[in-house]
Parts: sequence; structure tokens; C-alpha cells
Amino acid sequence: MTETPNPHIINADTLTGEMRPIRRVVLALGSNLGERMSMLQGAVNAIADTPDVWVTGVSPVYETEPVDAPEGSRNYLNAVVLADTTLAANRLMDRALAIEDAFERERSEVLNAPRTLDVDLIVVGDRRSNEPHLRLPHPRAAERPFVLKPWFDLEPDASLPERGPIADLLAETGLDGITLREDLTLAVE
Ligand SMILES: Nc1ncnc2c1ncn2[C@@H]1O[C@H](COP(=O)(O)OP(=O)(O)OP(=O)(O)O)[C@@H](O)[C@H]1O
Ligand SMILES: Nc1nc2c(c(=O)[nH]1)N=C(CO)CN2
Repeated sequence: MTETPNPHIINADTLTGEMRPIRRVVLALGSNLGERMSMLQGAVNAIADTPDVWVTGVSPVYETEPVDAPEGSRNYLNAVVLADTTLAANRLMDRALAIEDAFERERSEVLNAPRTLDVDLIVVGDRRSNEPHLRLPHPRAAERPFVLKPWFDLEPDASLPERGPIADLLAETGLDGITLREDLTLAVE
């Protein structure tokens, strides 16, 4: 007698409780202290080396005038990374902070003090959060051409939840103060 596979048997994986949805993530990188390009490349490598994170896109690099920063701050290099992940958003935030620390990011009381590396989570799928440790979508992304433009280069049809298409947001902010650095390219391992 042949045995019919039992359709009610649950695959063991589903019993581990570890299956998680895959979410699309947008991360924004910035540096205006030290070897700025090495910082951004190190961040891309560290994101790509993170278990359960798969980098799907890395934007061009922009040289950008510092916004809301202390007098005398140097220009930033900014870029955006797209990834897919099964990590919980909080774990991803912890990882972003750890990557900043690995590149000697110092946390100062001075608002927007120059920093070797900034790794911001802009969106994590459709996750919403209003905790101080994790605000999603990033509350200031819609006003920042240094985030919107490199993101637009990768995903021109993307929208920022509750704020609308990034193409429209970018039309509002304009492109003043940001310049494409055609001579610089971030590699994906
Ligand atoms: N979406 C987010 N991305 C990055 N950090 C966040 C986010 N939401 C909350 N935070 C928290 O903000 C703190 C980091 O603040 P940080 O000093 O890097 O801000 P900043 O990068 O200087 O300013 P901004 O948030 O305007 O870019 C961390 O404690 C982090 O947990
Ligand atoms: N041009 C530019 N200005 C900023 C940036 C940044 O990444 N680029 N980040 C800030 C706080 O995170 C504040 N100001």
C-alpha cells in the first residue's frame, strides 16, 4: 500500500518560532569626520556582513553641506543602502549603533556634532515606532535631500509612509547643497 503524505504535518521549521517576515530596509549613511569614504565603505561592509541582512542596493555618494550643524562643521559624504532582512527592527537598530561605535563614533551633547559615522534607519518595511530608541519611519527623512536623493537614485518610485512619494518630497526640498561625487563609488562585497 502506498502512503499518501499527510497534509496536516507541519514542517519542523515552523515550530521553532523563528520564522520571520522579510522586510525591505532603507539605511542612510553619513560621515563628516576622519576618512569619510572609508567610514561609509566600512559601514556598507558591516551591514553586508550582518547575519540575516542582505544588501540589495548601494547608492551613489553625495558631498553635502552640513544642515543644522555647529559652525565650522565640514561637509558630509552621504549615501543610502537598501537591504532585505528578517531581523526585528530593534535588533537592526542595535546593529546600526554597534557599527557606528566600531568606527569610533563619539556621542556628544552638542546637537549634530561632527561624526565619523552615522547610520540611520529610514524605513523598515511598514514598521511604525515612536520609541526614543527607535522612531520609524525616521522623523526627519522627509526634509533631508541628502537622504531622499540617494534613495531616489535607487528607487525612484518609493514612498515614505505617511509622507508620500519621495519624488514629490524631493521636489519640495530641492537639491541645494548636495553634489554628486562621480569620482567616488561604494563597493558591495
Ligand atoms: N530611525 C532611527 N535611526 C537612527 N537612530 C534612531 C532612530 N530612531 C531613534 N534613534 C535613536 O537616536 C539615537 C541616535 O541619535 P544620533 O545622535 O545618531 O542622532 P543624529 O543622527 O545625530 O540625528 P538625526 O536622528 O537627526 O539624524 C540613538 O539612540 C537611536 O537609538
Ligand atoms: N549634510 C548633512 N547634514 C546633516 C547630516 C547629514 O548626514 N548630512 N546629519 C545630521 C544628523 O544626523 C545633521 N546634518
